[in-house]
Amino acid sequence: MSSLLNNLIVTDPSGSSRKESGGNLIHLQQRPTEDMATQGNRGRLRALASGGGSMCLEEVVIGEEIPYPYEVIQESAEYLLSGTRHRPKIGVICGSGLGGLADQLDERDVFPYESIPNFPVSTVVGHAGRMVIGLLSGVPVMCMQGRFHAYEGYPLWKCAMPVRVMKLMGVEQIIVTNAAGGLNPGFKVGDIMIIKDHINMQGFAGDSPLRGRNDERFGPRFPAMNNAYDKNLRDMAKKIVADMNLSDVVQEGVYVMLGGPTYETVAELKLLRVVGVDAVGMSTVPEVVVARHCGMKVFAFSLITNQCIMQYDTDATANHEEVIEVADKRKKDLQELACRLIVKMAVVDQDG
Ligand SMILES: O=P(O)(O)O[C@@H]1C[C@H](O)[C@@H](CO)O1
Ligand code: HPA
Repeated sequence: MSSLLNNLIVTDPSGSSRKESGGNLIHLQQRPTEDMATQGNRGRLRALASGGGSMCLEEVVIGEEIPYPYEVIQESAEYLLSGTRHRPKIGVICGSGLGGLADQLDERDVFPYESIPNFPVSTVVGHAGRMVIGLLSGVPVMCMQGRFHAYEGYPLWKCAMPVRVMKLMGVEQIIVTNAAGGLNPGFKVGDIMIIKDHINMQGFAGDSPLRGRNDERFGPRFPAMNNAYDKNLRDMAKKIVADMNLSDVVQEGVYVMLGGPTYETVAELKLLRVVGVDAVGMSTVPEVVVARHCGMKVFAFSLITNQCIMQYDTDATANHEEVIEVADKRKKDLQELACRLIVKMAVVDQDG
């Protein structure tokens, strides 16, 4: 048995796993809570063939993972609150390559995701994987420097679980950012698209971060999703970009989230354009759905990091390196936009 354990992969119910080769140490990144275990999520070991004549054991999840109950989210929130004197009412989720905003915070407290009870971990390049809480121009904010995507193996509710943690910490308004491909032919690489609406593709297929038993302490069973993207915040942002002389690179449009991790085929893109999509990405929608469910005001934007490729006869391809590179070039403008918006959001919040 010990030779089997020499090459062991342990997978927690979220799918995050550690491979331990050459040792018998089993490291579960996150233990299933008792609640989850009693609801049929307990893992079992599965033998897998691997190269080099060795054997892998993988713990697999049996059945569907149950979303964390209120008390589990509360535990994460209390942990963060006990580790900082800041009491943010504004939260920010930083998209691919856009985490630099968090480094601008003063008097910041930094929590790697691994250290926060019940938190998933980031696995994508350009997502540092830390919660940063501090002051931006004197306003307390909490920034997710890295988010969770469905393609990493997380269920939608887990991708959006930090939004509920923010809610229980007192956050009332959230800024969600992402990198996206520009599908609208009028968009250029480097443009900033203020999101005015989204198409929830996963919802069409019967999946939702709100799927499962509803806890009214978070929000209603059937939340409305028109006006998901707050009109006042969008108007405020438009004034700010005009002041920054950025109006010519700012667009407004409809975002769609696909599951990824593949970029889209030409046929898929043509279909999406027909139904009114302006920008294509792999995130944001679950976070916005959960934020609206628990009554937060939402502002979101996409940085257009690449043009979607709509022709068959080209060698050009979308790639993550380009996404990170374009994000890096635009980061100063985006940080200033977010910073100015946060200051105005805080004033509006104070005035009620
Ligand atoms: O986290 P976001 O949505 O900004 O990241 C986008 C979507 C994929 O994760 C990645 C593809 O390049 O960038
Ligand atoms: N498609 C999907 N997600 C993306 C893209 C894209 O072209 N660019 C950045 N994220």
